[in-house]
Amino acid sequence: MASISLRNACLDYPLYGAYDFSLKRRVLGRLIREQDEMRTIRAVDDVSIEAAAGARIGLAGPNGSGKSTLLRLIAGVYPASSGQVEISGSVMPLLGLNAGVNLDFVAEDNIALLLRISGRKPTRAIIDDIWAFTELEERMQRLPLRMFSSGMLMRVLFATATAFPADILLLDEWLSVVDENFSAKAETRLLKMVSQAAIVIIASHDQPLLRRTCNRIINLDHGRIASTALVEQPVIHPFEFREKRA
Ligand SMILES: Nc1ncnc2c1ncn2[C@@H]1O[C@H](COP(=O)(O)OP(=O)(O)OP(=O)(O)O)[C@@H](O)[C@H]1O
Repeated sequence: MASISLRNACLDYPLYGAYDFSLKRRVLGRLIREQDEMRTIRAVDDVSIEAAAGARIGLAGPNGSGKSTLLRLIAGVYPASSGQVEISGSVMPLLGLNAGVNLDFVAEDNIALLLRISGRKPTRAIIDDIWAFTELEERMQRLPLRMFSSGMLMRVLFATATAFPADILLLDEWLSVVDENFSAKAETRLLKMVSQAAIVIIASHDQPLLRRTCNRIINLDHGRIASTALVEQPVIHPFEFREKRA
């Protein structure tokens, strides 16, 4: 049974240079009277969330309020700095272009890697199926992802991430660079995944979108839960994520 339980979860990011213990840094640090202590920023602050099957949760809040970080915490990308995070069920995070890929590896190796991370065996047939969905040229499978445009990279990541259903689906605003043709196809595939997932969490600045698609909206502010609103009857369809296009 899919479930999410966060109890008083906090996540601190180390600030730039916090792990730089070089001589140059130490000397410069003394000159500018830098403190020796670890400098961090608390991006998720004392957050408690319980979610069971059927939960459709929207994360709202201003820039920097911690929406993406909270999704990464739930996805297991980062461990909690304190508090408890307990997740049951398979998690599919659709978080962004830099999540979990190595740009120096060729496309098919990245696909294989992503499949392994999500517990699937990357067979030739599965990789070919995923590639067919991208509609990219066959030869590009053997090129490093560094050579892909952001739209092409998005196609590869999306096709891989949505190849199998998941119990828990985490969506950050991220489909903005996919072109019109692919977007319609992506929407159909994503809608199917959303309807199959037991728990869906969507981070968005689009309040009407969240009210249409979610039954609970959590407003974050400076990493803390500022308020939680229950939505009476969300209209799950249409899931208009294309509104987020740049
Ligand atoms: N890799 C990082 N290293 C250090 N600080 C970070 C990092 N990523 C985010 N932050 C900081 O953590 C806080 C929360 O950022 P986060 O990206 O989670 O907010 P957000 O609500 O998703 O913002 P937006 O709406 O702009 O996408 C911000 O203060 C941000 O500057």
